Amino acid sequence: MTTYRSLEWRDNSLVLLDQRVLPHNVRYLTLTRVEEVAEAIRNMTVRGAPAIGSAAAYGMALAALQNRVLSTQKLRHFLEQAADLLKASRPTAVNLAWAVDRILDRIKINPTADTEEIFQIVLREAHRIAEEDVRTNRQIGLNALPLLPHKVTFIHHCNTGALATVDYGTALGIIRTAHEHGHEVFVYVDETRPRLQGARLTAWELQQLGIPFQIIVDGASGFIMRTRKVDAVVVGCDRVARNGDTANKIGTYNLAIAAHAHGIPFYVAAPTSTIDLSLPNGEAIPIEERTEDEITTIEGFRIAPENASAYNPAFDVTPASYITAIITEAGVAYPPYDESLPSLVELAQQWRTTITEQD
Ligand SMILES: CSC[C@H]1O[C@H](OP(=O)(O)O)[C@H](O)[C@@H]1O
Repeated sequence: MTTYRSLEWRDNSLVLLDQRVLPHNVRYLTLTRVEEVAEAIRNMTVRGAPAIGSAAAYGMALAALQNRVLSTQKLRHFLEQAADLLKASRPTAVNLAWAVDRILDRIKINPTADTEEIFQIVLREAHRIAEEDVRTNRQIGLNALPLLPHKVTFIHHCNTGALATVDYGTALGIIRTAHEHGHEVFVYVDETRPRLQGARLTAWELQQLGIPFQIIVDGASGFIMRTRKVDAVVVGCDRVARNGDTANKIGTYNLAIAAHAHGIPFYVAAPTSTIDLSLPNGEAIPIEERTEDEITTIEGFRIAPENASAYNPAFDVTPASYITAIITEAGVAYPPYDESLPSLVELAQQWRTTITEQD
């Protein structure tokens, strides 16, 4: 496993690696209240679709712990409110709601549990979500291997490694798996404006993994596809609709268009927890808009003129027609995705149920 974890449950607290100050400072925050977890997700102390899902699940455990003194009925009501607070912290990544709803479902199927039992039920489910994520990510990496040439150069966008998940990573997990299985790997790392998850986080992870890379500005990817050999683009996701339309970090759509123009495979690494079959297409995926200062300043230094306005959508939606394959832990989906994705989601659900029954 990786030498660092994005989050960890320790001594009835949630310990988060503060991703806002990486790579130059490795700082951990210890949270004891659900309100702190919601704020840590909103301000991107912890970020990445699977990581915020797991953090929210542990936030529910803190909510149960901090309110065990209430009556059972009042605790159940508080947990419903805590769920709403966590879900409202960031709208795009479906993993957040998926994880919180799993916790709520567990509570509902135990109507006679007392407050201590409710806390134990919630904590056990939060641990299960975290453990599943690591197994899921490793399997995504293995499922991708047959798609890759031995000598493989990637372009990667944002951060999708251990920092964006509980461990191992999704798209970066594919890159890591190829490296660990002897492929000759090189990565062009999109810096990923404005929060620079690529330059700060992916570069840090690749250095620790010993995988060769170069950081590029987001606008360079088309030029590099035209002038250098790129074998595949691999990205993560925050929400995949039934037809395969995929929300991911802003700039992903541009990357997909450039890859399509150059005939380069464009792969999405997608835990099935990020697939939202309730959405027929990407039109209804909520796109988070963040503050202007993320664009107009860097590390607190203003780069734009005073009073200059900025528009800061944190995600975009790539139409399924630009996506070569969606690689999940249950297998690889190809178009038409509204036929291939549901069966993989069902397969993954059966696998999770099998694990739960083994508990
Ligand atoms: C493992 S996929 C992580 C996904 O989340 C990132 O967004 P953010 O850094 O704002 O949480 C980006 O979209 C990644 O692809």
